[in-house]
Amino acid sequence: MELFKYMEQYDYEQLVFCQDEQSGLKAIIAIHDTTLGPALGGTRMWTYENEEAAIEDALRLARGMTYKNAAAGLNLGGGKTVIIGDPRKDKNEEMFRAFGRYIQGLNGRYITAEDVGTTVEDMDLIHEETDFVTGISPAFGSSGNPSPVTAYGVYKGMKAAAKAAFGTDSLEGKTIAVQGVGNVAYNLCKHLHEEGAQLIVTDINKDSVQRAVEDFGAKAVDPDDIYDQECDIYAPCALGATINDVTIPKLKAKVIAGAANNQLRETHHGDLIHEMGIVYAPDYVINAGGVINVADELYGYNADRAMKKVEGIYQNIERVIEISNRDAIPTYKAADRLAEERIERMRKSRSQFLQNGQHILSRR
Ligand SMILES: NC(=O)c1ccc[n+]([C@@H]2O[C@H](COP(=O)([O-])OP(=O)(O)OC[C@H]3O[C@@H](n4cnc5c(N)ncnc54)[C@H](O)[C@@H]3O)[C@@H](O)[C@H]2O)c1
Ligand SMILES: CC(C)C[C@H](N)C(=O)O
Repeated sequence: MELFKYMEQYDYEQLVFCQDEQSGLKAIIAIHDTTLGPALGGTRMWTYENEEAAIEDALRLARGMTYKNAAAGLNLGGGKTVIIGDPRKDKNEEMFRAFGRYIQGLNGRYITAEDVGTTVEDMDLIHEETDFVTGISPAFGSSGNPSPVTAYGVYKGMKAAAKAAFGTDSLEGKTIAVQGVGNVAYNLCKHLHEEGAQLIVTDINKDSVQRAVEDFGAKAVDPDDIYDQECDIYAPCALGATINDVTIPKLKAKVIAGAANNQLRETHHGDLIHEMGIVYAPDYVINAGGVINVADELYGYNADRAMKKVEGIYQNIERVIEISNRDAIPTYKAADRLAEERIERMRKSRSQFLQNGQHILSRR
C-alpha cells in the first residue's frame, strides 16, 4: 500500500504508530477528519495476517467513524485504533497504560473507547494515563460498556428497515440470521427474541453460539453457512467486508441490518444489493448507538439524554431510505451524502477566532 497516496485519496489527517517493546504494544491510531470536533473512535485488538492488513483496517475504520459521527449529528470527527495481538493471550496492564500515554500525547485530538477485543477493564487501564478515553467504569461517572446500547440502536434501525421492506416494523415471526454473537449481537438477539423473532446464529466461538442457543432457542449453523439461510433479515455482527462477490449471490434476505463496521467490501457491492431490491441499513448509521452513548460523556453523562438520541436511529434509517427512494440511489450513497453534506457545511461556515482552553495570560 502506498500510504501517503491512500491518505491523500481519502483525505486522512494523521497516522500514528505506537511501539513499546516491554509490553509488546504495537498500535496504529488513525485520525481521519476533525472538522466536526476531536476524533472519537474505539480501539480494536485483533490478530492481523500482517502489518499492512492492520494499517488498512485502522484507516478504513477511522474513516467510517467520521461518517458515523457526522450522520449521528455528533460534534466529533473520526478516528480509530488497532492493537496488533490476540485479545485472549497478549493483553497486559503495561500495554494499555503505554497506549494511554500515546493517546495523552495527542492532547485530545483523539478520544478512544471499546471495539472488538477490548473491554471496560482495558479502558480503565488507559484511563490511568489519560482522560481522553470513554466507556470506562460507571464508578468514574462514565457510561460503561457501549455494546448493549449499540445493540438497542441496531434493533431500532432494523425495525425501520423492516418497515420499508415488509410494510410493518414488527419483527414478530421474522427469521433473522445473525453472524457473530459477541457483545453487541448477544444483546441484539435478546431484543429480537423478546419480540418473537426466530433466530439463526453463527460464530467462530462455540461457547458464544451455545449461549445463544440456550438463552434464545436460536438455531446454530456453521460460519460459512450463514449467508444462504432462508431468512427475512441478515444481521452481520462480526467483522467487516462480509457483503462481497462471494456472499451476495447466496443471500436470500430482504433486509441487511447489523452491527458490524464496514460491511460492504467495496462500494459497488452496495450498488449490487440495491439492484437486487434488498433494503440495506447502512452500517455506520444503524450501529451508532455505542458512540452516541459514550459521546454523551463529553457533556457529563446522562443516560436518559443519550438513550433519547439512540432512539433516533429509527428515524435516521427512515431518512436514509427516503433519500434513497427519492433520488433512486443506494442507501449507502444516501447516508454518505448526509454525512458529507454536514461536514462540508461546517468546513465552509465562517471561522472566528475563539480561545479554547487555558490561555497563558489567564494564568497570571
Ligand atoms: N461494541 C460496540 O459498541 C460496537 C459499536 C459499533 C460497531 N461495532 C461493531 O460491531 C461488530 C461486533 O462488535 P462486538 O463489540 O460485539 O465484538 P465482539 O468481539 O464481542 O463480537 C464479535 C463476534 O464475532 C465473532 N466472529 C469473528 N469472525 C467471525 C466469523 N468469520 N464468523 C462468525 N463469527 C465471527 C467473534 O468470535 C465474536 O464473538 C464489530 O464489527 C464492531 O466493530 C461494535
Ligand atoms: C466509540 C465506540 C463505542 C466505537 C464503536 N466500537 C464503534 O465502532 O462505533
